[in-house]
Amino acid sequence: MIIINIKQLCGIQSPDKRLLQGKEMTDLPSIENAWLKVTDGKIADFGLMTELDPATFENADEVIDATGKLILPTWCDSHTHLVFAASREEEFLMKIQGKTYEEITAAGGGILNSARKLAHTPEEELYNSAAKRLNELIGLGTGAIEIKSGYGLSYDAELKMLRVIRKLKENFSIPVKATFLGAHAFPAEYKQDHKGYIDLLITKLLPQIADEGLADYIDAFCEQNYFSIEETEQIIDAGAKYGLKAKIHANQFTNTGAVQACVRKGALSVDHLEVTDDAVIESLKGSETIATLLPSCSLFINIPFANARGMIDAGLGVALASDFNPGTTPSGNMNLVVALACMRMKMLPAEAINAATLNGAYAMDLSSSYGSISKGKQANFMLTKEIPSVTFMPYSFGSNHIDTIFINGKKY
Ligand SMILES: N=CN[C@@H](CCC(=O)O)C(=O)O
Ligand SMILES: [Zn+2]
Repeated sequence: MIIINIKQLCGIQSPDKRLLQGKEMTDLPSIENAWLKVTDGKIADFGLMTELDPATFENADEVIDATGKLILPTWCDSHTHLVFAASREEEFLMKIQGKTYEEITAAGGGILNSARKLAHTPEEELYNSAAKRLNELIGLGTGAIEIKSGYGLSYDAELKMLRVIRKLKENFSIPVKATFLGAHAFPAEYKQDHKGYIDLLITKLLPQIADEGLADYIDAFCEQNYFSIEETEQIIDAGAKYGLKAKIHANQFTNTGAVQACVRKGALSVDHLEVTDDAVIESLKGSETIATLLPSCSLFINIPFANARGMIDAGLGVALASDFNPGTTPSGNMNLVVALACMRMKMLPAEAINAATLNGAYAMDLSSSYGSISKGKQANFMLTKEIPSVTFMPYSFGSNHIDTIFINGKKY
């Protein structure tokens, strides 16, 4: 397949570029009036229309004319809780009436509310609802995704969630990464027995998960009233024994030193970071740990937006992700995430797009094959409708600017 007359081909990187940091993020390398060729599901070549060799058309099954349209890599959403049993709009009403996330949790909402709903939901029903959501997200431009467990919080229900994620991996043509988030909240029966619950996670669940190959990563909600730094470190160490790198919920409500601890432990990512200071930013410098920011969560539960500007200006790379979940972010729309990053975190469109593509791929160990327009990478990209510029996408944030999604070079 060959696409011609592309108004702008955006997000071109050398195939070995894994991560963009600091000033590199302000550049969205692009060519205007371009062509792109796909062979065997991969990006075979691209270039300027003025230099297109007619031989390139030879053997092409299909030629698509993209006059007036742009091409970008698909979004790489590295933080979601896509598998859940039911929505929580009852909490939305409480929030509108002035209750904070903490108050809603104390009143029976929050993570345990989702866990109660999931406990009795059959695996097949969970799969069907998650598959429906994933289909919708791919239509909105998501071409790689991470999905967490964490609404099970028991031996059986955590495994049930992870098996649903495995089935999504098997049945969808985009990469799906699974994260074990048993340490999302302490179930009521373990409220006074943290050690007992952590033992269950480490000595019973993890070996079974490893046995079945159900997880790629391990996560914990490191926060006051959830998992302490010491408990989180224990979870990270236990995951490492089974080859699971850490992606940790850190600094969402308080600045407790969680980020520094995760960096010391070599976590792949620290996610949220709504509450930070200079010491947090300093700790990330020179590390392999990427800060993953979730602006839709800040919008929905009305907490501060992460200091993306401070991080990028300090030379760090940041990723953007949706945090799609029924409690704090009932949206997995990455177009909105990118727009919010521009509107509320002062990220330039180029920075936000890089953060939601190549850097998101880095946060899932996928940036060798996804996240940019590069020769040899998988042909996961979006063709926009006719729009004036790439900046128009976050600017005109309420509309859907996507014409066609290509996954492994095929129209989705
Ligand atoms: N903060 C922890 N976990 C989710 C929200 C969980 C929920 O309320 O269901 C988050 O990333 O925001
Ligand atoms: Zn989350």
